[in-house]
Amino acid sequence: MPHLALESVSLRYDGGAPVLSNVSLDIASGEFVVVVGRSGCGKTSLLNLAAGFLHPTSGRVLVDDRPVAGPGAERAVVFQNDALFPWLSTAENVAFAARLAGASAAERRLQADRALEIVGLAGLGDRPVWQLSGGQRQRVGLARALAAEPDFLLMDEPLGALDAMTRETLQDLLLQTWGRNRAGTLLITHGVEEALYLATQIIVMAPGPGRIIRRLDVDFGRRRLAGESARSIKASPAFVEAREDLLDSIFEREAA
Ligand SMILES: Nc1ncnc2c1ncn2[C@@H]1O[C@H](COP(=O)(O)OP(=O)(O)OP(=O)(O)O)[C@@H](O)[C@H]1O
Repeated sequence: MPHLALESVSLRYDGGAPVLSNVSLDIASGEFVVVVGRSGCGKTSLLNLAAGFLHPTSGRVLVDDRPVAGPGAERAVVFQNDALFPWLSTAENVAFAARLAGASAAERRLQADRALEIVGLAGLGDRPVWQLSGGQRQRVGLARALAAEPDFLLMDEPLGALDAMTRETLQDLLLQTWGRNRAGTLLITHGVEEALYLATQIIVMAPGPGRIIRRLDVDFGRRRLAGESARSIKASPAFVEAREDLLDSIFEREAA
């Protein structure tokens, strides 16, 4: 089973103060790991290490027990700002990696149409991306990540710039997609409810230096996939209690 691991990872930028200290994390297929924590605690740095954009100062990043040398097709990344190419059509944005890999136009189109259907944008492949709404653009970013059928999906605040309603819709999309492809997922979010709703495991980080202060297993996403409504889950006493508990951890408050 594909497996991404950070082993006792520490990071300093250019010899400065440590940004991450002794962080260990495992993401296997079928896991949805969500990282929360105050601004500056190193969440994005952590994701960039997992993506292979950065290298740890000490410790190791491994995929299936092999050290990561850089970015790889088995680890797809989705950013907050969709990072689409405005001069390409929606379909060509989705199939961009296939284009780099030398796939034919017909193959690329097939791949793009399949991924666009998964994210609910079937039929929009020919649209220039500048004609899409913010929510549609984030869906295209997700479709692009899914097109290559990655083993791991690494997402840095992918829904952070969206309005509340679109955000809830896309949370469900992330959950349904994960429920189908079971890609090992790492998501960074500032949304505590989003973390609880999506995660199988929540990692709480604290700054100075960035480190993990808590890990907690949750199953609200699985309840949603089993058919319970989002409203019923989010209004349930267990969810409300978990939210307060998580907020206490993030802000290192004493529980009342
Ligand atoms: N390229 C860089 N060079 C030097 N310092 C950096 C660099 N990138 C981030 N940092 C510093 O590393 C620390 C952690 O930053 P990082 O962006 O990983 O945190 P974060 O938890 O994602 O923050 P936020 O929630 O605000 O996005 C911060 O103090 C930041 O200033």
